[in-house]
Amino acid sequence: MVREKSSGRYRSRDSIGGDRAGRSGSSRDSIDGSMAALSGQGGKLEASHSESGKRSRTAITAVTAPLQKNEEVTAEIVGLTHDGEGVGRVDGFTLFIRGALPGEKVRVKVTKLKKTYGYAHLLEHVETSSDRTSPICAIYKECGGCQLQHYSYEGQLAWKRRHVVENLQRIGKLKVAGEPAAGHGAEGGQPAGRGSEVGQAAERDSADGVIVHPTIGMADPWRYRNKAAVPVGISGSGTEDAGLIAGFYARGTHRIIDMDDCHIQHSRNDEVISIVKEIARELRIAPYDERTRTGLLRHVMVRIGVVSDEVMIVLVTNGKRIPRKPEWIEKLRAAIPNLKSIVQNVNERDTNAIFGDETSVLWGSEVIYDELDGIRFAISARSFYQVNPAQTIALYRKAVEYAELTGKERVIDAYCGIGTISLFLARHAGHVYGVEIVPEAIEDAKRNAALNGMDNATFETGPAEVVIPRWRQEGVEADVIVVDPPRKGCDSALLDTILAMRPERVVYVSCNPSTLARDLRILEDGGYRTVEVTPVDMFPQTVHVECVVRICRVDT
Ligand SMILES: C[S@@+](CC[C@H](N)C(=O)[O-])C[C@H]1O[C@@H](n2cnc3c(N)ncnc32)[C@H](O)[C@@H]1O
Repeated sequence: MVREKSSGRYRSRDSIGGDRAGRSGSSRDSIDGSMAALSGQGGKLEASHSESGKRSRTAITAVTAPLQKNEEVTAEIVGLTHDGEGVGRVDGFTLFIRGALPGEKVRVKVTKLKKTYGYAHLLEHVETSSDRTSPICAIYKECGGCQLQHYSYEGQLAWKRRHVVENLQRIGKLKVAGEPAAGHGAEGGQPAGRGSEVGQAAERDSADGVIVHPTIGMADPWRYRNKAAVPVGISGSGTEDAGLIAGFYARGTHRIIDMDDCHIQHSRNDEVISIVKEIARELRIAPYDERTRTGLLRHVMVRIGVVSDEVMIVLVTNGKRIPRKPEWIEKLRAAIPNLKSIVQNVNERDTNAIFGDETSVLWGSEVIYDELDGIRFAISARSFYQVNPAQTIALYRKAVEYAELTGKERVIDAYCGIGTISLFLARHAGHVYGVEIVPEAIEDAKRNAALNGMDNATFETGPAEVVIPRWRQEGVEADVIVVDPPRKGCDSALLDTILAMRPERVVYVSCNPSTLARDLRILEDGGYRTVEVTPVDMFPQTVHVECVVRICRVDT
């Protein structure tokens, strides 16, 4: 039986410091999406965002856990956290429950209690969501790679939109068209249209505000990744059956589980990884052992050009010297059709980062080529290139649409990588200026402009927050600025520069709705209006949410 909510038990403070969006009050990289869900419970319990993404103690008052550790209770699931855990309510208290879906009622065992929330293990379903599906992957529960295979694809797309809406409302303090205000009827991430009458009533009252479109999904949301990076390790360490394995880290650990078939990987990547493993075993290449920091092969990265079918292999090694190198190269070349490039990256550090600083070509070309929407791209080992090419085209086309180009505009593409968005824009703009911090990526970008005969794009290496202010001093003006930053969002100096340069439009491509919302608040306060947002599902079966935003100067 679900416990009755006891409304007198919790008290919330009106002003939650960290809940302010803005440069100082909100988190940089990881504003915890679970808290966005948490704070949606009708004002009973409010958690705040802090720099570290941890729950702020000062923001919560007089809350006592009504549960005991190991207690078995029934929870109603009202949403999903940013990392895919169900947000459960028991007596108004919040429990995070892996594997539970919005709309479900589940029997759980409490595993961990904090003052204002806890964690529980799902025992059984009392009521099951119609969006629940059977994961197609046999190792789904063990692997940390996908988090939403148990959610119907339609449900995933609706949740991703909902996640964007909640971040815009709570962190960006933005009004969203057709959505009830934060904390009223949008409780805890329930997908729109699947919930409350309160929500429907509020919808009628809020026709203005930012338009958040439905998430653009894939017709077939599997086998989409063009890049795989697998950790290599040792099985049965210290025993007779010790051998090289490669696959994935078991969820939340650094224990490597051997795997050859991943349902979100392009099948070519799986094939190539299996061949690399087989040859490494045959040649007795020592796998890296994280505990002793011995052994050679740490990671294998494979990237394919989905249009070109070209393959690049990157061997990440603990040390420069590779035994039996010529033999290794020959065997790889013989076994892998269309292999164009074998690269070595040396990483001798005791770090979780995959790559070290030293990269060299062992055989073949330093790039592979691929094509997006008729534009050819050279891609080197260390350059960023979106992993889902079909959806990338949808994302970039939307970015071009939001830039509203007539052929005359000067456009800045900050965080431009290998110039992908830049060249999509250059087809419709007067001139595009791209800036990117990774030198190899800028080399690729220059090569790519030439490759496609585009002479209206120029590129520079450096931090966007340093280079663009300098461009401004040198007299470069922009009608449109496009930003596509990493998860931590835009540097505040860059946002200041955008506000000073006053482009007519800003197009924001984001892979993190929380930092997006924070940055949008800054742009709004500086005289810009967030007009519309389109989430694009670049990462089906996972909790990652990408979107593109049209932002206009208020006085235009
Ligand atoms: C999300 S990727 C986008 C790349 C490109 N727009 C694309 O779609 O392929 C972000 C890029 O920003 C680059 N980057 C990170 N910090 C940067 C900074 N401070 N200034 C310029 N580029 C940066 C990364 O190297 C990466 O290429």
